[in-house]
Amino acid sequence: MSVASKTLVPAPARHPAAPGFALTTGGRRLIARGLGSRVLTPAAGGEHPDSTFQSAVRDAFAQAHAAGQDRPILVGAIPFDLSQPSSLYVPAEYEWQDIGEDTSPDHEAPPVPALLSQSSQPSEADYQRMVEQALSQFGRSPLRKVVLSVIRELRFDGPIDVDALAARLKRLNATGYHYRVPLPGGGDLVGVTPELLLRKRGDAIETNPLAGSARRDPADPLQDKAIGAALERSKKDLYEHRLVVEAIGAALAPHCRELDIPAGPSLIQTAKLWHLSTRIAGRVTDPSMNALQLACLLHPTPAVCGHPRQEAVNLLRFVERFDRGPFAGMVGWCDESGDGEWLVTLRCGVVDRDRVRLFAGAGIVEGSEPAKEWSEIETKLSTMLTAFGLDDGNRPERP
Ligand SMILES: C=C(O[C@@H]1C=C(C(=O)O)C=C[C@H]1O)C(=O)O
Repeated sequence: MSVASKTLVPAPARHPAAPGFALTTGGRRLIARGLGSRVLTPAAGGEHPDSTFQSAVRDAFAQAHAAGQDRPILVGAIPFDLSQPSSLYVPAEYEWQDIGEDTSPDHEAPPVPALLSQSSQPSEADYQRMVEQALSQFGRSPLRKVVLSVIRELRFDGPIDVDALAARLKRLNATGYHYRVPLPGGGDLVGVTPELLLRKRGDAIETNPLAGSARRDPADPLQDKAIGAALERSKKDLYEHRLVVEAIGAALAPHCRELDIPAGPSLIQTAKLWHLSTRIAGRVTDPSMNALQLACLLHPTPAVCGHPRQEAVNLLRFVERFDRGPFAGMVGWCDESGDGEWLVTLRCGVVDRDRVRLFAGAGIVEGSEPAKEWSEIETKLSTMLTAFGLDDGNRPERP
């Protein structure tokens, strides 16, 4: 394999090599191996430099130096619920590869084991009832948006090969941030997300919220384009998107000396979906504010939770009967200088031998229709299902 920008930090022989972390971003792939110090401290309050979480991060970097690493980074995932333990660690070694120069052959893909069972929580009928419940709140409470999600549990007749799954996702999804995180409790988080929560380099920051979605029809390019154009004009989706952008702008503005928020969204596409997207760029007033502080400040955005945040959390506690775990949290890396990238953990699954949990959510606002929101959930799940050879076969709606 030819490696362009390689930063190989020697492994302190303290821990056996752990299965790896990988993240594809901006034409490069970060690959980390071996386990240095873990950060399991919940990230709640992580926007404050003197929080328990930020001090645990500083401790982990200090331990890495003590073990002989001179440029340690922190990688991993933070769950949706910041009061739950983080899944972060300083890898013993890491390298950045230029994707264009990756000449390694695609992983020899063994066949996916046979599917034994598949179940959704909530069921389609219950999900649609949840949407009705959310809709009934909009007129008579401050709630304006809530993201309702679904967990789909799959059981196979043998263990899932995570390398092969990641390789199939790579083949099926030319765009997006591909990621893979070994979880401290066992199993791997695997996915390909289109959404950037926060990137920081020096004092420059970027975020790219998405909200408003439509299922693509790539087999029929004219139809596919028409679906995208209809999404761009959809009042309901533009409203759903605007709520996210306004909340992010309000959270960032007090910390930025420059903030550029485009007047309206543009369209982006994944292999399965069109999304409304806004690229926001800025410069922080205090350059010592690190990427994780800023990511914790933004999380959870209304793209994955709702608006206003507390009203949405209250409703979610009441109607969402499962633990989102890492889904709709953040995944990424950062270094000691405060630079880093945190992506929104979407289009993902947790793979634990023969068991897989997939997740997807959809933003509900005034004007949402229960049946359409369920079909959006199925489309979002199909990113992962296709990589298991299990697509739902839904046809896109005609705009
Ligand atoms: C919650 C998900 O996606 C989020 C919700 C979107 C929407 O409701 O339109 C679009 C992109 C993401 O911000 C998911 O993929 O599961």
